[in-house]
Amino acid sequence: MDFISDLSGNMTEYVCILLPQIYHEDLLIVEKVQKQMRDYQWLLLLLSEHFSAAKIMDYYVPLLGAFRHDLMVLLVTLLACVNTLTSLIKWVMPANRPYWWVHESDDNYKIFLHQYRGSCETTGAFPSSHCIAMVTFSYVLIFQIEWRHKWSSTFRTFVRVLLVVLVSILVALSRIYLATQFASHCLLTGLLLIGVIMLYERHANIFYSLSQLKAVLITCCLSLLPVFVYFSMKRVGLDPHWSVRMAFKWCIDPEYMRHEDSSIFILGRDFGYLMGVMMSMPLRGSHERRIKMKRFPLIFALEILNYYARLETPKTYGRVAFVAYEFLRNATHSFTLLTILPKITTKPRVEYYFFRAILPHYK
Ligand SMILES: O=P(O)(O)OC[C@H]1O[C@@H](O)[C@H](O)[C@@H](O)[C@@H]1O
Repeated sequence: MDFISDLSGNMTEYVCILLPQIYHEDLLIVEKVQKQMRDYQWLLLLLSEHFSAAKIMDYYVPLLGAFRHDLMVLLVTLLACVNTLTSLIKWVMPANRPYWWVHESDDNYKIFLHQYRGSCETTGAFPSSHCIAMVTFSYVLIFQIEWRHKWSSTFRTFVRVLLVVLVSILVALSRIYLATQFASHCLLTGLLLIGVIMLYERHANIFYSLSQLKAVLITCCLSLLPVFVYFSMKRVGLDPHWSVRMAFKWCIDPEYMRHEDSSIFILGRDFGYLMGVMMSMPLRGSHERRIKMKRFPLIFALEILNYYARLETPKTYGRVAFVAYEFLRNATHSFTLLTILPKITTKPRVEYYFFRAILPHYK
């Protein structure tokens, strides 16, 4: 009992005293970044606009998959996991964005933050979806693509880490410049991502060996969590769509707000993408297949179809239809990339299956 009251006391102290202090410092950072990086505005706006989680999943990963099947498998699975985790945390955690907090806080800040078209986000702030998706994407590219260079392996690793850190700083600066993220949120997002990637690398073999039934069941159980949180929030009198309300209240022009970026929509999107991955299980050894034909035209046609399917998202038939459609579209998308496409375009390495048959531990 003592422990619980201590914990709730510490939490109250954190939320009421420490958090506003941290956010105050953070707001000063946003103001400074907006003033000092004005000359690079074009680059920072471009990064946020063209490297969102949705664009990475819908454009860049399939494009890469046209040439490297192994990288596509790794990216689709890893992005499915990190994006779903991000949407879940966003749904549970009521973290403010700088351009909301500057008005909502009781402190009368004399701070002015600029807003741009891309500032009108409708999800909670933490963790930053852009940082998670973009850093995961660049991490896989930078670490998996081989270099024919005579550098020592330690120096090569150092350069790779440096490149990932550079990308992370750029994306974080872009989010801060738009007043959508606090620096502290970006930092915590980075730490969270490091933890998730380490966990993923350690348990990737178990994950890729999951049977389809087990994997689908795990996803179904996980998807109950947001439903549980929704009803719990309602029960204690909180609004599950609080972030949309905030965006409506403080966005310079509500026309800038996008339906497809609301918390409930990205939950449908990311759980759908994850479901497609889980339906493709077990994935172990799937990247060992040899491509037997050029895949670019096929992937291009698939992505055009996906693009038009996204434009047709039903926005006027209520939330259920909207989320269900997005769930199905994304499940079909990742399932096609991981299961249907390889069936059409690759043939298994005969020698691989031969050696696996006689040597069970052959990799
Ligand atoms: O969390 P961030 O980086 O501010 O991004 C906000 C939103 O940006 C959108 O563009 C993404 O599609 C969403 O997934 C994301 O939630």
